Amino acid sequence: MLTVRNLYKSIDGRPVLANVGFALAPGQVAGVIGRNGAGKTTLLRTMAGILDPDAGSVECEGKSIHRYPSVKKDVVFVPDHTESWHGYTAYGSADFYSRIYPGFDMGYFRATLSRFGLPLDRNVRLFSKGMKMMFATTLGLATKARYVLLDEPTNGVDPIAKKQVLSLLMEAAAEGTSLLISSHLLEELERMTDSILLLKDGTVESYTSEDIAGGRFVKLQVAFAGDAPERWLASDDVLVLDHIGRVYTLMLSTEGEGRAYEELRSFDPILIEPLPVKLEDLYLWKLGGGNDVG
Ligand SMILES: Nc1ncnc2c1ncn2[C@@H]1O[C@H](COP(=O)(O)OP(=O)(O)OP(=O)(O)O)[C@@H](O)[C@H]1O
Repeated sequence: MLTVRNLYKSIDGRPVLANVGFALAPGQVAGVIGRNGAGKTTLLRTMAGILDPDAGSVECEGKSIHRYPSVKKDVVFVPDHTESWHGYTAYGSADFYSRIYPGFDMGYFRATLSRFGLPLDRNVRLFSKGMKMMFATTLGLATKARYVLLDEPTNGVDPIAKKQVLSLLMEAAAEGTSLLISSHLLEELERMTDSILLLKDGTVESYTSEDIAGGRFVKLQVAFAGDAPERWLASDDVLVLDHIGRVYTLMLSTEGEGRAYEELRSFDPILIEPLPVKLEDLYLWKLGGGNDVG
């Protein structure tokens, strides 16, 4: 288990992480979502022991990664760029990592690069963006660390390279590697992960797939016969996603014993149809800010 407890981290005097806590179980595939600048990269880098926390701990199988450097072999961070390797060939990078990670699997590294047509002897700097991300992912997985933390692994790569990166990740997960993936590609995360960590105001909320689908809100398509109830639509319990003519796609809080839903029924709408809730809806509900009734 990789356990994060009461983690605090400030950068340049500004709190980025404030009392973050959650656990990543062996074999679990979790996603990290949040707005730009929410602290996703900071969280992953602190979890991997690259950054020191101001307070709190990250423990791998009960041992602090910041106090016991030997624990770092079990947790690897895969950044969203390959700049650290730009003076190296792909093989040179792997050779370097094999001295740091005792379980580094050079056979896997060579076979995977060859499977995707990446040359071992080319300078990483000369790779295309897709090749760089494939290389970075392969290098991270080849460490055979139990916990692999990936920062936007498919950001900026074409659909074919993306499929290749994702299949590598899914193969690793099937073999029991735990993955924590930060991404803005919510549909992709939804397909791959069994839980989601939502980072907001420096803290983390955890959601399982079931929580998202049957969470504390519903998604509805609603049509009103006469004037739309503007005050109700603008209330904190309602988030309008879309509005075409009389038909509204909206999310509705189910808290307060379904008060918002009861109020909706009192308007006698001509249509109330439930829609499936997606991860993007949770994102908008939690992070979307104000209503847009227009
Ligand atoms: N080296 C640094 N120097 C100064 N500020 C930094 C540094 N690294 C991160 N920050 C700040 O810390 C905050 C969190 O940054 P972080 O990169 O962790 O966010 P993020 O959620 O990964 O963002 P994005 O989705 O845009 O990649 C931001 O306000 C960022 O400007």
